[in-house]
Amino acid sequence: MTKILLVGCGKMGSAMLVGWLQRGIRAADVVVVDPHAQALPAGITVIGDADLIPKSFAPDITILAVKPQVMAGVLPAYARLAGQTTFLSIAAGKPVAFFRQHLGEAAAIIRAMPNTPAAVQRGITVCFAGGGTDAAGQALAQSLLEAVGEVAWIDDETQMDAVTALSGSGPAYVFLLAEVMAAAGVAAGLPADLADRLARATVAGGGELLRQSADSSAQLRINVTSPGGTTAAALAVLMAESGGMAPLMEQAVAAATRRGKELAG
Ligand SMILES: NC(=O)C1=CN([C@@H]2O[C@H](COP(=O)(O)OP(=O)(O)OC[C@H]3O[C@@H](n4cnc5c(N)ncnc54)[C@H](O)[C@@H]3O)[C@@H](O)[C@H]2O)C=CC1
Ligand SMILES: O=C(O)[C@@H]1CCC=N1
Repeated sequence: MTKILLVGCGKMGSAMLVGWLQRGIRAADVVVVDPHAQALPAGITVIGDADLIPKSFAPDITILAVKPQVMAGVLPAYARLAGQTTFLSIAAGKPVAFFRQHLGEAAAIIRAMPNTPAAVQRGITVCFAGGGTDAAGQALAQSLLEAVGEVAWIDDETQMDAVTALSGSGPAYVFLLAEVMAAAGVAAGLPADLADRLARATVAGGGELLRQSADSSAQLRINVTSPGGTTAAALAVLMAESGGMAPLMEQAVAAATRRGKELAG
């Protein structure tokens, strides 16, 4: 069985871990390194430090899931694994060259960007295979990430900051949409609990329809919009040439892309 070393088990690491366990990966095949891990699923070995990795545990894949800002301090303790494991970083911003610098030129490194719906097997992860990886390491990453959602590979690493801005951060935009829809429902006169329920079910239901339908997102929007009806009145606001959702989203994604570039060093 594939042995997984998960370094950092916060929000994203634990989302993937929960997804793997739900898909039948055995807790005994996972070791978590995290000095502050909280509420881990039963049966998972958790240690606070790389020095405590059991000698008998040889990870096929080592997931680097700590914050980009602390990555440089964390990596040296794992350099000894280079040549024996495939490293898979999920850190925003950090390029493959950064990992080579800290883990050695021989290290096999895949840079990936998942998202938190991985916890319910509805994630999407984009991967870039850096030098040093082989087909077996890439297949291993593919199978592990596929267990928690879709996987796409890119061969141009410079796209990764835009990927991060779109799908890595994207769930937050969707959750914000649910928040502001609920608040707008309250402002329109609904009780808060009903507004929250309607917003949540509508975002989730719309998402599921988008996932299952062969229609484009634009066509699904058109299907809701009766000429001269209520949706058209709302969309005249949301799709206004200035101040509508499109320019605002473009600014948001551009800001996240810029932040990714800043985190590179
Ligand atoms: N949260 C998200 O939606 C996504 C996060 N990411 C990336 O995942 C990484 C982790 O992000 P989050 O899970 O959100 O952060 P987080 O702060 O929730 O988790 C980071 C974890 O790393 C642990 N940690 C700190 N120092 C450590 C060390 N020396 N050894 C082992 N563990 C250590 C912390 O205790 C914490 O549990 C980041 O690089 C981020 O860019 C990528 C995609 C989505
Ligand atoms: O906010 C962040 O920096 C991380 C990367 C993508 C989602 N969360």
